[in-house]
Amino acid sequence: MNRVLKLLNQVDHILFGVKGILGVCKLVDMMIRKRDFDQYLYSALVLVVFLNHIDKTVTSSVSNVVDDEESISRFQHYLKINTAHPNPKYYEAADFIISQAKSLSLESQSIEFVQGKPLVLLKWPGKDSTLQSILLNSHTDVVPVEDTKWVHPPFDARVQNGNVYARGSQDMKCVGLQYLEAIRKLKHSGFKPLRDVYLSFVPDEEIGGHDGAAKFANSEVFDKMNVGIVLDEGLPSINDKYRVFYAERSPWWLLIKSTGAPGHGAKLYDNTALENLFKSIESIRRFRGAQFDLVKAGLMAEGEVVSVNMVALKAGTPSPTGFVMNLQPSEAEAAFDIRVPPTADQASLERRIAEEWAPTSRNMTFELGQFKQKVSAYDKFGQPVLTATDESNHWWSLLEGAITEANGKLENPEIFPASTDARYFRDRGLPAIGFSPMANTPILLHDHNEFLNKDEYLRGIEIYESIIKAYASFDDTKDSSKDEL
Ligand SMILES: CSCC[C@H](NC=O)C(=O)O
Ligand SMILES: [Zn+2]
Ligand SMILES: [Zn+2]
Repeated sequence: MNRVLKLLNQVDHILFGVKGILGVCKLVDMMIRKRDFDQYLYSALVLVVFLNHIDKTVTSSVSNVVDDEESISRFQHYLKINTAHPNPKYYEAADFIISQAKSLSLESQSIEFVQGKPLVLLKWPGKDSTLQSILLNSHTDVVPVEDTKWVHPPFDARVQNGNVYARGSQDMKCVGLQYLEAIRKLKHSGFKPLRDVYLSFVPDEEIGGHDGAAKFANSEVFDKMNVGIVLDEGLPSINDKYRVFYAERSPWWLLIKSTGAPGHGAKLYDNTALENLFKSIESIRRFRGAQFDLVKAGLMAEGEVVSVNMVALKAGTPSPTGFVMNLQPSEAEAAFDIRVPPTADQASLERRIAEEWAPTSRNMTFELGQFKQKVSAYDKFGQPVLTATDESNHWWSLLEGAITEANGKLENPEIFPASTDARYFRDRGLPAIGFSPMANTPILLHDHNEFLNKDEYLRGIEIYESIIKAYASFDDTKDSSKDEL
């Protein structure tokens, strides 16, 4: 549709151009030949209309440029608010979001399920509030930075070569503001939603979401919202196809500890704490390698295998110069970030941990307990509940259609390799789709020098405009297949 409009616009410009040039030629011709006054007046009129048209065209394209610049500067404003853990400036972020909501005449409220951690909930009321609503979720917190390793300060949102550098530019302040910018454009175009559209800006996703989305998804406020579909974050893609996620792996954060006989650093003997630990580390690395090989060979997608990464090692006796070098320690520990796909055999992984990675026979213990999160809701057949990505889920079909309509391309849907707040909504039995419209973008979540290109950001707004329009105007009461029943 957009293409057709653009084409018509261009034809219109060309016709006006031709008319204008003809008008000028006629005027010149008449000045030379001194023809009759009527002809002269007509040509002058054509010329005035032509000049007026050019003026309008220039003004409107300039005002579009200004809009884009303003939109980028709002994005920069949000990025400049330091919401990194462990001391996120949640109130500053909440105030900013609420001020944006006011400028758009959206209803807003700030809810503190936990004191000091505001969750901002916005509402764009639809014509029929009895229909299921749409929830556009994003988190306001970001992960910490090692700021000396960045080329630009991570909370300055500086632009270089069209790229906005800031912590949160990909994860996921972009998405939160793109929702709002898309609504701004839809409002300007006169669009009115049929369904209620909600936007939630939640705290604490990066540290587990327990005081944020988890409480929200299980609250009375949420029940009253009658949500039908949730959109949450995804990942960038390095090519021109957007990535989209229908499930996610569960984090199992494993701590293994070993004990052993202490002794002289020069002595070779069995059963030291570090020897015991390293046998486990070797076994874990073999497993990691085998899983990674499946991905490298193209047999499994990243989200379909179990990932294991060692993230910490602790052993040794400290000394003022570092470590005591000639003492073999009696205790050692290692920590692993494990991610488990919803389809994995969890019981067998638990057995592997107990029998191979931390066996009591090697003086080892392990902790998984509070760090082991359940995969997702299970149905009555014991199968994990995933968000359907076929025509059985009309929200999926609408999303696919809306992205295509906006000239975007989609990759095959995937399992998100890490965790997002979407799991709390899926646990409630709701469909939740992970999607961050960032194509042709390196994956820099949690990395140094995280950035997002300005044009890619603006393009994402167009994509959301299309999605929100499709979702908010979807009327299943007019489903023809239902009429036939
Ligand atoms: C399980 S709580 C941590 C959530 C975090 N989310 C995104 O990076 C993650 O590490 O996956
Ligand atoms: Zn995130
Ligand atoms: Zn993150």
